[in-house]
Amino acid sequence: MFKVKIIDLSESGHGIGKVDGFTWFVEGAVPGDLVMARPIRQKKTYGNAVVHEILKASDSRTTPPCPVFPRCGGCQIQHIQYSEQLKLKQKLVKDAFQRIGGISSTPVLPTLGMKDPWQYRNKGIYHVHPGKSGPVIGFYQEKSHVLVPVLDCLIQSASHSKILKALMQYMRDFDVEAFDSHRKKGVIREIVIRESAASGHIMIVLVTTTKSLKMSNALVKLLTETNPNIVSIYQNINPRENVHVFGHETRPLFETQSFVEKMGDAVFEISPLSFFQVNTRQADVLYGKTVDFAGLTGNEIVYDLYCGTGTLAIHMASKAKHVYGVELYAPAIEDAKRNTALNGMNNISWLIGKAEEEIEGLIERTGTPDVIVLDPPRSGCDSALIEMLKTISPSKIVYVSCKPSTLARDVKMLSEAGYEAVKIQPVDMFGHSMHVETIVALYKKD
Ligand SMILES: C[S@@+](CC[C@H](N)C(=O)[O-])C[C@H]1O[C@@H](n2cnc3c(N)ncnc32)[C@H](O)[C@@H]1O
Repeated sequence: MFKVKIIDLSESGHGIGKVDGFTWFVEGAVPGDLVMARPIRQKKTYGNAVVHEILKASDSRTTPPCPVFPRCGGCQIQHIQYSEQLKLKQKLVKDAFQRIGGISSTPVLPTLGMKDPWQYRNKGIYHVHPGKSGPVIGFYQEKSHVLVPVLDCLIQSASHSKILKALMQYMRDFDVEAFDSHRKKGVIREIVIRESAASGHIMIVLVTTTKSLKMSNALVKLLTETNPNIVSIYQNINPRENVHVFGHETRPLFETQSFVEKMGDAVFEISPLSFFQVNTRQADVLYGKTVDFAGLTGNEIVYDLYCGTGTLAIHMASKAKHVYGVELYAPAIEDAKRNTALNGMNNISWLIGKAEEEIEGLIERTGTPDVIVLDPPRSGCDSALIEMLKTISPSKIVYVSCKPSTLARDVKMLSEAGYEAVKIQPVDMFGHSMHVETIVALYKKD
């Protein structure tokens, strides 16, 4: 056991302290705490420990309201006041830019936080396991398949709890078993609930191992009586042993109208397996800032590389001459096309393929674009794309990223090629977790 003053927070939400120059990552500790820590592992250059006793609590500590925090893997920093979480995320981005990007001259702006950091998610994915006295529903502990029972998650809509209880009742009443991955038996694996922030409409997807689902009419009746805002219920069949939630086959059990979400002036029809940003209000903030950093006036040719289902491209199209969206995953482009039509847009073109492979042909057709927007996965941009960007040399690049370290790495390469990071804006889309989105405006130096 040792005494340590916590001076920082790690990317995974653990407190960082130093003892005789040796770095300790202390689980459960908050910057500003003085704690007695119990070591659990020691490597050459750092050690891991857990809080044994808080000797003096940091001013930024708060009592986490969720009874399953931190056992459930969803939130890592509920024990830190929200205003302080935003400052810590700003610091995380600043540190990555200094350490990895070698950039300290551009200030990192204060994180744009949520008005209310509770019940902000529009989608919940709950796992269903068999228990001693019936099904158990909840979330997995971090990096494990250990289920923590949760029916009242505080970052999900309050409507979920009754829906989950109704599902448990159906499973008990009709003896429908939860899938047991050890015995490879049982039917129900997951339940996915989406709720539109705009209309309050709810879509449910039940993931099952088999096509047959006992008494599905009774399930529909029970669920729709429980919540009249439910507009659709689907069954997705996933018989495989893999990490993906969804299988290839989806069929409607109940469908009254399309599930539609609104963001700014745009509407988006979301199909059962579609990707859509899980925090609608903050996505609007994120996209609004991206458009702002792109400095659109209505005359620009814009590329949206890694465009997903095209929500950002659709946002930008009303303020640009033409937007070209490039995305690897073909079904996402199907959604993008449907939503382009739904919003009456005729100045967006969609391309299926790898950004690093499609960009050359695209330039031949359009000439050099005015703005290139990048929103890659956590791994960042492919190095081939960065090399292409150096040659194409558009006057503005706006980079949206969910991982500060890969963002800083890529921005460093672009800075070396004559770009200046003029604005760095963190946005909080996932309160109480360590995730942070960042938008960087990179302008070509004269
Ligand atoms: C962070 S998401 C972008 C989401 C989108 N901008 C939005 O806000 O909804 C990254 C997207 O990049 C796609 N992707 C991954 N590698 C790609 C590549 N090499 N070229 C094009 N798209 C890629 C993924 O399928 C995913 O849809």
